[in-house]
Amino acid sequence: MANKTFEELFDELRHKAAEGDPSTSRTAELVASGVHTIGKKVVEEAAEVWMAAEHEGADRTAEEISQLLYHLQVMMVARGISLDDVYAHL
Ligand SMILES: N=c1c2ncn([C@@H]3O[C@H](COP(=O)(O)OP(=O)(O)OP(=O)(O)O)[C@@H](O)[C@H]3O)c2ncn1[C@@H]1O[C@H](COP(=O)(O)O)[C@@H](O)[C@H]1O
Repeated sequence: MANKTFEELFDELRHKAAEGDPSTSRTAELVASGVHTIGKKVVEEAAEVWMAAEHEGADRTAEEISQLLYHLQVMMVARGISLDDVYAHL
């Protein structure tokens, strides 16, 4: 059972970026740090997905994928990219 959908998480992250406190919200902290820092996290998490897929089980891989998706959504929020902007390319 999902804790939240992709769309629900995105709505939450947009709210956190706009109103969250960087001292308590990871999202607000990351958005304040800028796209260079967020981009490095995206690459790091993508590598962790790759390593988990090659060397660990499905559960660990799914966990790493969730972290990659989170950081991709943070990048979208930081760049003002909506879900529809992305869906238009799927
Ligand atoms: N889904 C996530 C989520 N996934 C991953 N992460 C962050 O990504 C980190 C995982 O990356 P790492 O394994 O590299 O952990 P780390 O080494 O401690 O991270 P760094 O300090 O090196 O960046 C976690 O420690 C979190 O900081 C997330 N942070 C927040 N959320 C959700 O986002 C929403 C808003 O959260 P806040 O902005 O923190 O209120 C809430 O629903 C949260 O559950």
